[in-house]
Amino acid sequence: MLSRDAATQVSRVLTEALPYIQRFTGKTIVIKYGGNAMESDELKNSFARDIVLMKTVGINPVVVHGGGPQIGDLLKRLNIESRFVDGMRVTDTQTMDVVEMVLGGQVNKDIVNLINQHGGSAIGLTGKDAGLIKARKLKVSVNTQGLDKPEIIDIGHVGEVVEINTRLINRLVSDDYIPVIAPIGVGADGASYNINADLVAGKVAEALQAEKLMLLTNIAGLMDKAGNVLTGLTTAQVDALIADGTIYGGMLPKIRCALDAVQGGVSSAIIVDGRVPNAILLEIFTDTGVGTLITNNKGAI
Ligand SMILES: Nc1ncnc2c1ncn2[C@@H]1O[C@H](COP(=O)(O)OP(=O)(O)O)[C@@H](O)[C@H]1O
Ligand SMILES: CC(=O)N[C@@H](CCC(=O)OP(=O)(O)O)C(=O)O
Repeated sequence: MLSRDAATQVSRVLTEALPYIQRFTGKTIVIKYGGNAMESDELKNSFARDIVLMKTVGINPVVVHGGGPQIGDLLKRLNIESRFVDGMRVTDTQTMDVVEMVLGGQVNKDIVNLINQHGGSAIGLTGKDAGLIKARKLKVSVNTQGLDKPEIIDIGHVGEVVEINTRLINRLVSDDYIPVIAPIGVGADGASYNINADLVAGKVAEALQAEKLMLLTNIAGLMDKAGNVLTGLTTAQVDALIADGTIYGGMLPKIRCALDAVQGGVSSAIIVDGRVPNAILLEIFTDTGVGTLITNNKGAI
């Protein structure tokens, strides 16, 4: 039997959760599950349980996953070098094959299996399934020293999202499935594109007009140079942090997609520390939100 203290604590947590359950029931929440947040079996199980719990109380989770470190591991074993520009992997044909194998095969099926083991009904998809993620080649411009205007560089089979097939996602969701999406896009000619998972999650959230976009990563949130977690930033403040180098690497696509999503109609985006067990539940169902919250001017929670 629970002690009186423990019982008080449990009832406080459940009571605190009620308004959030009422608020989010029937709403869509897109969760980006970063490869860096898949640190241990314990965390992966906690993630899967949180997703199933969300679905059980009537919220519609749509998962978009990454797998950067997992792609890196296989490339290393195959002695294929990898480099990044603006947080995006330069992807030649050989690398594209590995990306498609790791994301569409290993990581996607691992997550689907975990969710299903915890009692959910997850379905794994890549952007090729029913043309879920239509894409085109991404043009990247960089500022090179000595040149007076930005230079367009070729980073291979890296794509940007043209269109998301929301009909397929909505159909799966209304049939109570949990879509688990790998960030591989398909071109008009059938070509595969490697797309940063944050960017796909942002576009999926926008296309579905989701209530929330959650970006699970391996850091407490967006930080300033002194390591303080920043929240409630405006676009101009974010631009300044990019210009002075405070935001770099993998945080660049993350913050850009979060801003784009809220400007495109998603009520709020949040960068969450996926290393905290039950990070998703804590973020959705308690008053103590964690991480960096990005909202539009209309204001959200
Ligand atoms: N200002 C910043 N605040 C926090 N993290 C930052 C910042 N700038 C760069 N980063 C880096 O971005 C990383 C998160 O991006 P990434 O490694 O791509 O994660 P994920 O695989 O979860 O998408 C952090 O671990 C950190 O190294
Ligand atoms: C173009 C590009 O960079 N694609 C990413 C796709 C995976 C990803 O985004 O994984 P995380 O979310 O775990 O970083 C890559 O190749 O690593």
